Amino acid sequence: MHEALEALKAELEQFGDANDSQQTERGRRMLNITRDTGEFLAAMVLATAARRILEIGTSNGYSTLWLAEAAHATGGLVTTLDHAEDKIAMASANFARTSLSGQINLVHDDAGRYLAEVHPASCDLLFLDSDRHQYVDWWPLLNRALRPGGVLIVDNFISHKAEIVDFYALVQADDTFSTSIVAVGKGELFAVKHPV
Ligand SMILES: C[S@@+](CC[C@H](N)C(=O)[O-])C[C@H]1O[C@@H](n2cnc3c(N)ncnc32)[C@H](O)[C@@H]1O
Repeated sequence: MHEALEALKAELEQFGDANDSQQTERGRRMLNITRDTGEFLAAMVLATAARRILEIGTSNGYSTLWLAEAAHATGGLVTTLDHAEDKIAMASANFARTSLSGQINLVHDDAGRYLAEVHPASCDLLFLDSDRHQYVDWWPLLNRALRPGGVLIVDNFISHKAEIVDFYALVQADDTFSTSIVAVGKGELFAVKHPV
């Protein structure tokens, strides 16, 4: 599995770079995490032994591969969702090229709508990489979805700080969370919900 998965990741990195350097329309860009962010996400899944993993913002599935590879080791499942039909089709085709289908639940839905129906405290690890303008509105639902001791990771904290700062203020104002900014890739906001 390892070599084939590494080859697919490398292919997607090249595709994402080439595609995003040409496409100006946001909806047509892959906007993938960086490789070192993938390594960080996988390490976080393993360090926390996360099994119930939720990813908001699949794109073509590059970040999902990192999460799912680690979930394979923890016996976990990654639910990943995106509202764009073309991205879901691309991710589905990429996942079909791996042996990780048992670790991935691909959902075509709007994040706000989906989060409203997620069972409370049902997520061990939540990775948020989607429409940053909606994060503030999603915060109560994200908080509700995370179990005590659960971890929230948000991409683009350094690259797009101005768009995340209001969300960050909400998380910081909640004294049941501790946060840290991790200077990996585009900058990750790491928040852990205190165990009860
Ligand atoms: C930055 S990309 C995700 C990249 C992916 N995590 C990766 O690293 O490979 C953001 C994705 O969020 C999706 N998205 C934006 N708003 C959404 C919403 N309201 N509900 C679900 N998906 C949404 C977009 O279609 C896009 O594919």
